Formats: sequence, C-alpha cells, structure tokens
Amino acid sequence: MRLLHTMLRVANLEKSIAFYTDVLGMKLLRTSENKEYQYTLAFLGYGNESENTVLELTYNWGTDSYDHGTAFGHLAIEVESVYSACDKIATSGAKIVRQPGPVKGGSTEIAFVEDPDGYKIELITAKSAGKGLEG
Ligand SMILES: C[C@@H](O)C(=O)SC[C@H](NC(=O)CC[C@H](N)C(=O)O)C(=O)NCC(=O)O
Ligand code: NI
Repeated sequence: MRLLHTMLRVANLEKSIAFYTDVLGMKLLRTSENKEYQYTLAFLGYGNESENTVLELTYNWGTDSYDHGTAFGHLAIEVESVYSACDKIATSGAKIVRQPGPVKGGSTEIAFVEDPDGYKIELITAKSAGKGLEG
C-alpha cells in the first residue's frame, strides 16, 4: 500500500491551481470533470502519481465557500530553505501565517503559509526535515 493523495475541497479551482503551481512549484498533473455529479478534480504534485503522493483539489460546481471547522491541521512540504521559500512566497502576495524559524522547543526549521481557501501549508527545511522536534 502507499499514500496516493490528499483531497481538499476548494472554492476557486483556477486560483488554487495557480497557487500550488506558481507559488509552491507543483506541476498540474491532470484534471477531470464529472458532469453527472457536477465537480471537477485537479491533481497536482512534485512528480508523477506512480511514484509520488499528490494533492487532489475538488471543485464542486457553484460551491464558493466551505466551513473548515477546527479539525484540519496542515499539509507539509519540504523546501531547500524556509527562509528563501518565504521570501518568494511573500513577494507573490500569499499569506505567511507563521514566520520561518525553528519549531518551538526544537531545531526543525518551519514556516506556515495559507492557500487561497485558508488551508495551512507547513514548509520544512530539507536538512532539518525528519529530525523530529528535538533535532
Ligand atoms: C478520483 C478519486 O481520487 C476521487 O476522489 S473521486 C471520488 C468522488 N469524489 C467526489 O464525488 C467529489 C465531489 C463531492 N461532492 C465531494 O465534495 O466530495 C467520490 O467521493 N465519490 C463518492 C462515491 O461514492 O463514488
Ligand atoms: Ni480522491
């Protein structure tokens, strides 16, 4: 078994695709429409689906907002440097909700940004990824 994708429902598919490709460097891998059930899917990631876990964005036609509740945490993406990634993200106008720096109580370098729907994306510096909180 392997983890195939994480699905997020989004309010504006074009805006979300632009964010994940232009700002976070993903590739748009494929899209599909379900006319009968009135939704469109977009799959994005850093490599093909046969070898990478990817993101599935779901747009329900005519649905332009969701109640996200309090349960969803974040997606995490490994970057070369959270500092340079946040510099680039800041110039794109995307929202950085936690400035880059060591995680509280540890040394793993993290930052948090929000996607167009307000889903949180954690950025983790590669060299520190997987070192755990105490790393
Ligand atoms: C392709 C695969 O990864 C899917 O996730 S498609 C599954 C399908 N998705 C939807 O219906 C999305 C729209 C829906 N209104 C929603 O917001 O979740 C699905 O869940 N089908 C249900 C089924 O029983 O087939
Ligand atoms: Ni799915």
